[in-house]
Amino acid sequence: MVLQAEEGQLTTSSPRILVATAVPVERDAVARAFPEPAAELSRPGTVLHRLPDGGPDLLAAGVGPALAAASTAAALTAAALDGAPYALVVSAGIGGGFLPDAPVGSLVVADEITAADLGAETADGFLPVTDLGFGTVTHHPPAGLVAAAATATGARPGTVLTGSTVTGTAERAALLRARHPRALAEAMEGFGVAEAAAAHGVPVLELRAVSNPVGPRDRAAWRIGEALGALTDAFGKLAPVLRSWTPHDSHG
Ligand SMILES: O=C(O)c1cccc(C(=O)CC[C@H]2O[C@@H](n3cnc4c(=O)[nH]cnc43)[C@H](O)[C@@H]2O)c1
Repeated sequence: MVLQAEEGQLTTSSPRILVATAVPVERDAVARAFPEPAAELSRPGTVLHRLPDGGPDLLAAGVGPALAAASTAAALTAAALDGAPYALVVSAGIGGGFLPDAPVGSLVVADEITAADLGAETADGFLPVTDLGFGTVTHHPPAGLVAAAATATGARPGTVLTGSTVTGTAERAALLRARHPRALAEAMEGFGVAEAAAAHGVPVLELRAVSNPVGPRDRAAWRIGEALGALTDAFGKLAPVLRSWTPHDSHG
């Protein structure tokens, strides 16, 4: 809860939260966790679905880190210019899970959001962009919020990787796990959403419902309906956590 001075009175209100999914079916799965329908709201460069009664704004931000970053940044800027900035951004959706730790239908909450393919290949292997002297490859969601989200939803905390390419072979899956032993899931947007949030000084959370194992490509085997159902259930449990979360918990 946040205390706000309103016409001389102290009132309580929930922090404003933006939930960024990749595609509209993921956004709608999140929306189904809330009792009232969302209202569509156009902003420059983006379209939001606003839930009533202090619920989050929902954004289908697009597939991949670049479009997700651009859409999230547009929403963050619009909110700031409206004088009602977001206090938290949540990257959410389906994802690939590393077996055996994150099976299909399970949930993963990121305690690290890591760009898996941002860097350079060399004769001696992959160098992350930080080793080249640039930027960052990992964002850390607030630890207290990660713990609360894990407790409320049953999500397992761990690293969630972001890549521009869905892993399609056992070799690539093993290589990623060797480079990132704490990785539980892989998706395509979290790092982009986190970069946009960081540019605005806003904390980020990432929650993934596992639709498929990370490994050999078998698109027909993706359990998208099951994962979307898990996402809805998770947001039903996460909503009270988000409502009572205060930005002062950022590092707690
Ligand atoms: O076809 C559908 O009905 C459908 C419904 C919801 C989502 C999709 C997508 O294709 C979304 C792609 C989205 O999913 C994430 N994802 C899922 N599995 C993986 C994976 O193994 N590796 C990387 N990303 C994965 C990703 O974030 C994509 O944006 C289709």
